[in-house]
Order: sequence, then C-alpha cells, then structure tokens
Amino acid sequence: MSGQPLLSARQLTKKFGGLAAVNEVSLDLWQDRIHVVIGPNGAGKSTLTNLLSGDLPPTSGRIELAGQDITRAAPEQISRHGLGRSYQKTNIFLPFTVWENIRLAAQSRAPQQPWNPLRWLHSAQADQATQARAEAALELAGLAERRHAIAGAASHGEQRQLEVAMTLATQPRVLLLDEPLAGMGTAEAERMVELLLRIKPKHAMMVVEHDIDAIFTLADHLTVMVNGTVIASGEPAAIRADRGVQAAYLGEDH
Ligand SMILES: Nc1ncnc2c1ncn2[C@@H]1O[C@H](COP(=O)(O)OP(=O)(O)OP(=O)(O)O)[C@@H](O)[C@H]1O
Repeated sequence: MSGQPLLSARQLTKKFGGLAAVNEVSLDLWQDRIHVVIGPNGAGKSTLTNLLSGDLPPTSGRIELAGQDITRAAPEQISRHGLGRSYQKTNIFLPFTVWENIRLAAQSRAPQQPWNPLRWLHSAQADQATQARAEAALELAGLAERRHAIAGAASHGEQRQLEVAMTLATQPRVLLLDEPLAGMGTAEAERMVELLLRIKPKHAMMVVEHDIDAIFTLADHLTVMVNGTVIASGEPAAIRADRGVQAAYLGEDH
C-alpha cells in the first residue's frame, strides 16, 4: 500500500432513534485491496454500506472519496465521483438482454453534452465511449458468451455477475458489494470469487459477506462488526485467531 486510501471514513455514526446502528466506525479502502466486513445479523453492515454510498446521511462522522469530502453528498454525485455499489438485482431489467442491461448502466454515466453545432460529432464519440465501457464490463464480468441472453432467464449466479458488470460499466474506482455470493451454489460462488479477484487490481473494494471460505479467500483486510461497533479489524489471520471474534461471530454457525 502506498499513497492515500481511495475512500476513507472516520467515526461514522448512524442513529435510528436511540439505536446506534453504526457506532463510530472508521475504515479505509485502498486500490488493489479487498476489505471484507462481517458480523451477525443486525450488526450494521448494510447501514454502513448505505452511509458510504450516500443512500443514508450519517448522524455524525466524515467520509472522503479520493480526497474529497462526500459526507453529505447525494448518491448520484458520489457515484459520479467514482463510487459504485451493487443493489442486489433491483437494477436489472429482466426483459432486456444481458448486453442491453450493461449498455444502459454504461449510458447512465455518459456525460451530458451541452448544445453546440458539432453536437452530432460529440454524441457519436460519447456513444463509442459508452459502447467501449459496456464491452469492457461485459468481458471483465465473464458474461461475453451470455450477451444475448434475456436477463430474466439467466441463472441466479449470472444475474449476480450481471449486477457486478452493471456496476463496473459506470467505471467506479471504489466498489461496495453487499453479499455478492448470497444464494449461490459452489460452482457459482467460485466463479464470483474469481471475478472479484480479477477486478481487484484496479479497484478499492468493500465486500460484505457471510460465506466463510470466500471471506478468507478474498480478504486482504477483515473488519468484524457487532451491534454497530467494530470489535476487530486487521489482517485476516490475526482476526481468525482472535478469541473475542470467535466468541462473537466466527464460532457461530453462519
Ligand atoms: N431504517 C431503519 N430504521 C430503524 N432501524 C433500522 C433501519 N435500518 C436498520 N435498522 C436497524 O439497525 C440495525 C443494523 O441493521 P443492518 O441492516 O445495517 O444490519 P446488517 O448487519 O446489515 O444485518 P443483516 O446481515 O441482517 O443484513 C438493526 O438493529 C436494524 O434493525
């Protein structure tokens, strides 16, 4: 690791009434590193993701993305500044093909062209750039052979790959993935782990995950949350050996 983290959160807190769903959480996300966040149900993992993406405003704390304060920015602004998150299938248009879905996601990131006499030329160039972004995301996500498949007819695993591809099509530098392996069989899970390792070098990633094998294959850094609080954070091997963590989480049957 060198230079600066791409995303940096300090003392983030989110209160729902009297409940601190996220309590003074600090973390850094670095390019070419996967930061896995684990914890039992209700630990605050989804709330933390929502704070980082701007889908929820924090009660207190600060978030910087590539050195810029984004603490109270809108999700769209944060996305344009280079943060992508997956939304568990909710963004997929099931009647459209895999390619059309990725193309639409890529298009959502196309710059708006101000009026000018050479507008057609600019829009043709923008079109090409959108096409190239979509093509790269399709390849990277391992879906090239499924480009013409109707998304609604794709397998569960392929739909999860498609979600990642749609996020990649917006060309994020920071990726937040919420349980990318949820509901997958062994072969599908292995494909997703390979995909995440393939995209790691060019991205800073935070992955919320329950699958123990995947957690230890993917994690460069592991953070354990319980009741909104970080109880341990560091090298996966050290966290695995931590008795407090074992008692609070890893010893449980998840
Ligand atoms: N909008 C909300 N209003 C009130 N309480 C909420 C809200 N969202 C989450 N909570 C509460 O905040 C706590 C943390 O929830 P969160 O969903 O972030 O946990 P999680 O670690 O993602 O759990 P899971 O693994 O089940 O998804 C829980 O007690 C939950 O009931």
